Amino acid sequence: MTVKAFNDTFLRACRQETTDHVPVWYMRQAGRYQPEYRAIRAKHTFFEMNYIPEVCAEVTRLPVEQLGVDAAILFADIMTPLKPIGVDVNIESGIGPVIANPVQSMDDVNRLGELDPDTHVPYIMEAIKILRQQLSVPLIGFAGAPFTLASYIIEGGPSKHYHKTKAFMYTQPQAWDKLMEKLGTLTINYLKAQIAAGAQAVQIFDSWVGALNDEDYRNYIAPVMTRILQEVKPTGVPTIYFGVGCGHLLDEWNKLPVDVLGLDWRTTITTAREMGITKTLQGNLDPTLLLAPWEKLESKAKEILDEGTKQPGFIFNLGHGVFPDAKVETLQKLTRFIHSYRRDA
Ligand SMILES: Cc1c2[nH]c(c1CCC(=O)O)Cc1[nH]c(c(CCC(=O)O)c1C)Cc1[nH]c(c(CCC(=O)O)c1C)Cc1[nH]c(c(C)c1CCC(=O)O)C2
Repeated sequence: MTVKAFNDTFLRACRQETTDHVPVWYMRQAGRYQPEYRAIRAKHTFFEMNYIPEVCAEVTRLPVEQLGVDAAILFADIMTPLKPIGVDVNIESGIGPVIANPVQSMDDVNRLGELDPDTHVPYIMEAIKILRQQLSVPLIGFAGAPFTLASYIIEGGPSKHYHKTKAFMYTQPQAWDKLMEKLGTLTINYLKAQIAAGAQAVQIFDSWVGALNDEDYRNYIAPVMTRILQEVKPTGVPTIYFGVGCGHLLDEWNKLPVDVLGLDWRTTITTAREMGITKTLQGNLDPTLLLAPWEKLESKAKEILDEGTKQPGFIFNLGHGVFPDAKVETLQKLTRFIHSYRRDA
């Protein structure tokens, strides 16, 4: 077996160093759009795929080998570390996480346990160690952010307006603070354990925090996010923070001790730069464009590349996860296009 040279382009971009091509990976790059994924998933529940480290590693590697992307992201879910602390969660196909015992009161918050990653999720650490032996691209570990995790455990599942979550935040502020403190500690312990096991970057998914305005973000969320990021910083591993529809929060995000901000398609890279964001940016192709004619997809991808490469520190990604009806061939072609892109002088 020949050993491939390690491709550190993604890590260089996180650190705002120059790169010889634009690095790319895709959120939800392992998933149902892949026939191989569907075949494995047919034999296991979602969490079984997590519990068996060899399966978890195989599914993580699949898009790296199939698409040729510049980073792998650990195959797990943001809900994975919540199961062992007493959240009765299942991943239902086509729906997402569904929780049988939603949190409604301070008593419910007090009942949530503490995560001890090495005893509660040893299979995740094992999968990371296996992957580090096998991969020739960096491995991204990840966690859900406290607001986004809270939105699932309070609503009991996916939600449109997060009104139970926000009502909890406004009407039970002490219970909310306690919940943020507990989920913050869980996120810190979980990320540090993934880094100790070998994760080379970490992404914190705050997918649904865009439901808050900037004032509420500042008061209710910025303190716990700052605490998490400050705790992870001494590891030296790059941190990425991502949310959907968060353009109005970018000023707040820019103050966080984070290395990379992940944007969706509603905010252009140019707008973010004009707002004074100097951190590395990651994004931001609308995943729906994967279903559009190639010419349309290509011209939008080129526009994003032109904007992103005006300064070092850009990682190509989608603005949200790959949908199950995307085609493997489209993602392969897009990846080749991004890798062959060279900025006009
Ligand atoms: C909000 C959120 C969740 N999970 C995640 C987020 C944050 C990112 C985002 O906003 O999309 C994060 C996540 N979920 C999954 C990954 C794996 C790594 C990767 O990106 O390839 C990651 C990083 C696998 C998964 N997580 C899930 C799947 C599909 C599960 C299946 O096979 O049935 C996968 C591959 C399930 C899940 N889990 C969740 C949702 C909304 C869904 C999708 C519902 C659906 O489309 O069926 C919660």
